[in-house]
Amino acid sequence: MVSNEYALKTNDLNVFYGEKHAVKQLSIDFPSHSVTALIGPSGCGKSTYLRSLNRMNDLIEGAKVTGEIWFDGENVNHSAAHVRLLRKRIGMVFQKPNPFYKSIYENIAYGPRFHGVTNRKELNEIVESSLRKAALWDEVKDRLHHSALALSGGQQQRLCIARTLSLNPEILLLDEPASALDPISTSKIEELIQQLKANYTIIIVTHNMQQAARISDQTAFFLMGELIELNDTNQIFTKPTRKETEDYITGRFG
Ligand SMILES: Nc1ncnc2c1ncn2[C@@H]1O[C@H](COP(=O)(O)OP(=O)(O)OP(=O)(O)O)[C@@H](O)[C@H]1O
Repeated sequence: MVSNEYALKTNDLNVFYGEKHAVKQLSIDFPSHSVTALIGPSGCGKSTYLRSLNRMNDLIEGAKVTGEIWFDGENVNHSAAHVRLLRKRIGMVFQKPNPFYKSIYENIAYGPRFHGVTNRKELNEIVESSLRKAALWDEVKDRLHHSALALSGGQQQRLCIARTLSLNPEILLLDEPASALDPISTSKIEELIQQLKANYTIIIVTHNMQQAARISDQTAFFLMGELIELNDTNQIFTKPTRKETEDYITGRFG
């Protein structure tokens, strides 16, 4: 059973795609209000593991997830779990900004409306507060009813973060959220993650070692579906205990 200091925890989590064993016996605790970076070479299972945390792998045909995912006192990896509610409480942002073909306002209002908020004033408040939390309000407040697709890539990604925040999640899963962005937009996303940590627990997949070192509290190094090392980020980047970790972070392989 997950202790209160952990927002989320997996025990012996496995993911299979048909015969392929993509994630192997992963046990990780995610402390509340912390940022955890998942790092490792391409194909080592980072995204697969991340997607299993809010049951997104259910949407992939042939994927099977075994083991435990503890969230709010419950193992949510079973068929009777309320998956729609789970995905509201554990939100996800993808690598490529994917705003809806709608206005900025509608991108944010869509989710809350879907979950039953119909009052216009309440929706207006949610739109404003979500955009503020995603550090986008000042840039878009005068064009809320313009198309979201007219925003820059970096703004679109913050809009996608705002869209996730509009559902009031507890955990944010970020799959390489800045890898498609220029350095200025990337640093805005990094600043934002640092701010959001006060209110959310954040798990981020990144290929950028400097980014992992800058923004995360703990880092998990994956290799071929296994967890090789999990430790304080500082420790991982200054004194890793496993040779494989050191080789990876110093660029000797991967
Ligand atoms: N939908 C799928 N069907 C079958 N195999 C898959 C599927 N998605 C991923 N895989 C395989 O599972 C393994 C882990 O992939 P995953 O995308 O999780 O790795 P990753 O560490 O996130 O890689 P990257 O850093 O390149 O995004 C890989 O061998 C990949 O080919």
